[in-house]
Amino acid sequence: MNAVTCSHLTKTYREKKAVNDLSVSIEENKITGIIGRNGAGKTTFLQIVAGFQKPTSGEVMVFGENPFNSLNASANTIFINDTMNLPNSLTVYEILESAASFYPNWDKELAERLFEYFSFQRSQRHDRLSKGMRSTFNMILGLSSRCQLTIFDEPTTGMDAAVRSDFYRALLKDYLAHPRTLLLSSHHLNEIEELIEDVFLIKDGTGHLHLSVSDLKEYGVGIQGPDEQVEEWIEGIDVFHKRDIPVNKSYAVIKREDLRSGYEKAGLTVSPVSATDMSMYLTEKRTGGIDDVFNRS
Ligand SMILES: Nc1ncnc2c1ncn2[C@@H]1O[C@H](COP(=O)(O)OP(=O)(O)OP(=O)(O)O)[C@@H](O)[C@H]1O
Repeated sequence: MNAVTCSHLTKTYREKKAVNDLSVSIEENKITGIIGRNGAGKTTFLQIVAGFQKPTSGEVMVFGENPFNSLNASANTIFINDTMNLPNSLTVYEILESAASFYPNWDKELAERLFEYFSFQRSQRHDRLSKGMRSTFNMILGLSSRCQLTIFDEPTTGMDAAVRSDFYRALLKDYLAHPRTLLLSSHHLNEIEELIEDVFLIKDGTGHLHLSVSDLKEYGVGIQGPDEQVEEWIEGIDVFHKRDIPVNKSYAVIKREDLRSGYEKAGLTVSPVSATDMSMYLTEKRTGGIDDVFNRS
């Protein structure tokens, strides 16, 4: 069954289409990575799914229901990001206590253990926490709520490497014990690649590709060789990335299915492209990346 179904979702802010005709179906009880560059529309998309924003047009269904202004959806969905508005007048412990009364599946024991493990003090105020501590606290809320739909929007902002690694480990352990639908957004796939099953790539507000991590690993190949041979070889096919390499050579990334036989004879070598690199190339605005700035021809 699908946890989330969106069809032709568009969200316009003045003339800017933050989400643009996006359609996707996300299976329940899976961890899906939402990957896109800065400004791609990840947060806007996730806010619509969480019921915080109303789309300008299109339809969104979460567990068969429109999440906007739905009490049932908000009790079964948690949206975690670093701009969460939590009451300043409450201490972190009081926030946990009020979350316990709101979320039906709240795990008090897990919340308290994580609270202690990450050395929070009951009297600390949320708005006085450092950036990394705030993300860590928000993560405790996200995990302990055990919501059917748990959304982490760039959850590791400000966390140091050790806390990040603890977070991902805690997330995986808790998910395995209590499977639920987890959406995890990030700019980079490498951080979450080991954790997620599916990837949804967003580019310019639009769903670009939705596939399993294992399929993404097989999606592209890199071909490398003398400039002229590479140019000849890629003519007429989709090129996701291309760069010059010394001396007078080029590297291009194409779809694996577009690779024709006979490349060795043409003096080309072929190499795999990691899922992380492939996701980066697929969400890049230009095939040459930053090199385009320096290529003035
Ligand atoms: N409230 C708003 N008013 C006007 N424009 C907005 C608003 N929220 C988002 N946008 C614009 O919509 C686009 C998508 O923004 P969004 O925050 O959804 O992207 P994102 O993929 O989450 O970006 P990042 O990775 O940088 O956080 C951006 O161009 C942004 O400037």
